[in-house]
Amino acid sequence: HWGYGKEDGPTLWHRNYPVAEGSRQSPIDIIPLQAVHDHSLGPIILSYDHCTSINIANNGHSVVVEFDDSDDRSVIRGGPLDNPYRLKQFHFHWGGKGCHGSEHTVEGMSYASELHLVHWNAVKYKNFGEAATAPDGLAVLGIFLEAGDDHRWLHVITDALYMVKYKGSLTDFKGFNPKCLLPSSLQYWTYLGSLTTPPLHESVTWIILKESITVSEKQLGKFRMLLFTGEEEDQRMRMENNFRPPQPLKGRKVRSSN
Ligand SMILES: NS(=O)(=O)c1ccc(-n2ccn(-c3ccc(F)cc3F)c2=O)cc1
Ligand SMILES: [Zn+2]
Repeated sequence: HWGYGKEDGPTLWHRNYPVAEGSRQSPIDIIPLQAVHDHSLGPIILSYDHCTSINIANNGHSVVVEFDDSDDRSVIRGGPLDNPYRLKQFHFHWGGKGCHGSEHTVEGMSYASELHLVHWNAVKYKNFGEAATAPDGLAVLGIFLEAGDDHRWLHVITDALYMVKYKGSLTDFKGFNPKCLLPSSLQYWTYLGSLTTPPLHESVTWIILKESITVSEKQLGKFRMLLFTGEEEDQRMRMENNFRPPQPLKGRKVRSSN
């Protein structure tokens, strides 16, 4: 199976997932001065007020909060998107102690962590699985996390992590609205890319916010107490550095909102 170690990490994923060497892989290094200012790009609109979080889980690669996506109660629209996309889940990528862990980088600079809010095009596709393999099937909103002061609301998540320490663990997680994790500005970069872990489907319209949010080292440390390994495994492996490095741009254009 795939992972982030020497024996199963990102440089080896192409063996079982040849699309890893495709023409629209993610993440990428974003160079702001090379991004095209596209004045036709409107603002992104997040309608999360009636979102319904269901559970929080450790899937052996990250910690994931799942949402009820049976109707259009929580969607992202506008910006580069032609349809509203339904919120399905969000999860994080992070580094080890003191080193960085974002997936996208900005002029070679990486952040401490990166939050991904995963949405799917329920107008054109009948379920997430179908959307996940379509070129316009998914929209992922990426938010950089920078180390600094405590984040007022991230506590709600980090205080629940002890309940999903082991791979395969899951627990109720109701009433969480991710709009409390947004920075003040929704200015963004956008480009066409892929899932950043296997199956690496080239189905994602990426929307990366320019403004990061600030979280404390203490809060980041709680992510690192999660384990890649299950309760029954005797080799405990701390969940950290679960990020794929930037991939070749291969001629793609990154556009910038005004
Ligand atoms: N890091 S990210 O680019 O946001 C990212 C990376 C991988 C996934 N991912 C992994 C498996 N799946 C998945 C789950 C169910 C399904 F039917 C199809 C999938 F591709 C998925 O969406 C979802 C999001
Ligand atoms: Zn991700």
